[in-house]
Amino acid sequence: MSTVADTRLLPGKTVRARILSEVSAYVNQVGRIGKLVSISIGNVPEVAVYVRNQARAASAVGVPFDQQLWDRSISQEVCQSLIREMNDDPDVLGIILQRPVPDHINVRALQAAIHPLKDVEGMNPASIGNIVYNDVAMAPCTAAAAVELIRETGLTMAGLEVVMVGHSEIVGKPVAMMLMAEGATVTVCHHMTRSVAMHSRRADVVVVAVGKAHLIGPDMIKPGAVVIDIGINHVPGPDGPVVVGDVQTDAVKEVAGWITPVPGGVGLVTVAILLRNAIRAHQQQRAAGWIR
Ligand SMILES: NC(=O)C1=CN([C@@H]2O[C@H](COP(=O)(O)OP(=O)(O)OC[C@H]3O[C@@H](n4cnc5c(N)ncnc54)[C@H](OP(=O)(O)O)[C@@H]3O)[C@@H](O)[C@H]2O)C=CC1
Ligand SMILES: Nc1nc(=O)c2c([nH]1)NC[C@@H]1CN(c3ccc(C(=O)N[C@@H](CCC(=O)O)C(=O)O)cc3)C=[N+]21
Repeated sequence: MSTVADTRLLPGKTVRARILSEVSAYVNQVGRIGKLVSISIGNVPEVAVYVRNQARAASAVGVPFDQQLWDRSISQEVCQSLIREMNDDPDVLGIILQRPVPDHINVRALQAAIHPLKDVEGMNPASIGNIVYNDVAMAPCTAAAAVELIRETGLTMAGLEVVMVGHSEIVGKPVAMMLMAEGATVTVCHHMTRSVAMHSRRADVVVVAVGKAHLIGPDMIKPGAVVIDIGINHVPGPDGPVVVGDVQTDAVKEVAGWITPVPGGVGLVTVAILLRNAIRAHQQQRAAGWIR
């Protein structure tokens, strides 16, 4: 592996550090700030990694973090009433509902129960709807992280040809909307797209959020393009399972101009964006007269 190729890695660490230092300065300036509540329903190992990193980052910037793990047999009604109590609790700054939730829970109804001013992930239908109006202040964290990493390349967003592979409500769709708001030309591919390669080969930027290891190879990328790999997949490695993205990173790195590594890329920035959203929630609550 040459050092020249490594400079093509877009470092999540740098972007994360920049965002967290802004958050930290804000928290220091306001002094006292409410807590960020993370709700996990049932134990999911992938979520546990995310929550651990959230707790670490929150502690580093001085945001109190309350990690709640609800029993997987909890009822929809109880979840909703617990969320309503948090909406009314002045000590709660924001609420994030970790996905996935057990099958008997209606995730959309729970997301709708989170008050928009405490919805730090922007997944309440009212918040996510604002993205259509180009109001992206409280966007889903992973989508915002992908946009932030594209910005890090210094490329001009206006007119950029972007291919988004995957169209989930939490990643693919918001990424597409946010990039359209920046003036990019966005093509969205999904499992029924006849040839993802036909689209991705013409793109200046390819963003991938599918959840299939090795899906994107070097033959699918235009030389010099930006590749943002959001996927998280556990695959067998020589010393046990390892985490890889959806992109064949080593091979694609030889073709791409920039690529985000997994781990060390989008995930790190996602956590920082959550905290940035938390301080935005604080600003909005202040503007609404909820807090002084
Ligand atoms: N780093 C981070 O912060 C985060 C990472 N992730 C990771 O990102 C990945 C995607 O997550 P998420 O969006 O929630 O997943 P979903 O499973 O909700 O969505 C996957 C998307 O990929 C599409 N898809 C499936 N197969 C193909 C294919 N062969 N070609 C093109 N598109 C395809 C699906 O299309 P269709 O619906 O039409 O089947 C769907 O839109 C996962 O690996 C997840 O772990 C997720 C959230 C945060
Ligand atoms: N409502 C909801 N929103 C999410 O955004 C959401 C979710 N639920 N459920 C789980 C997935 C997964 N996810 C991750 C975010 C960051 C890292 C992360 O910090 N990754 C680091 C460290 C990895 C490690 O420590 O092993 C990295 O990629 O370098 C991982 C995973 C967000 N998700």
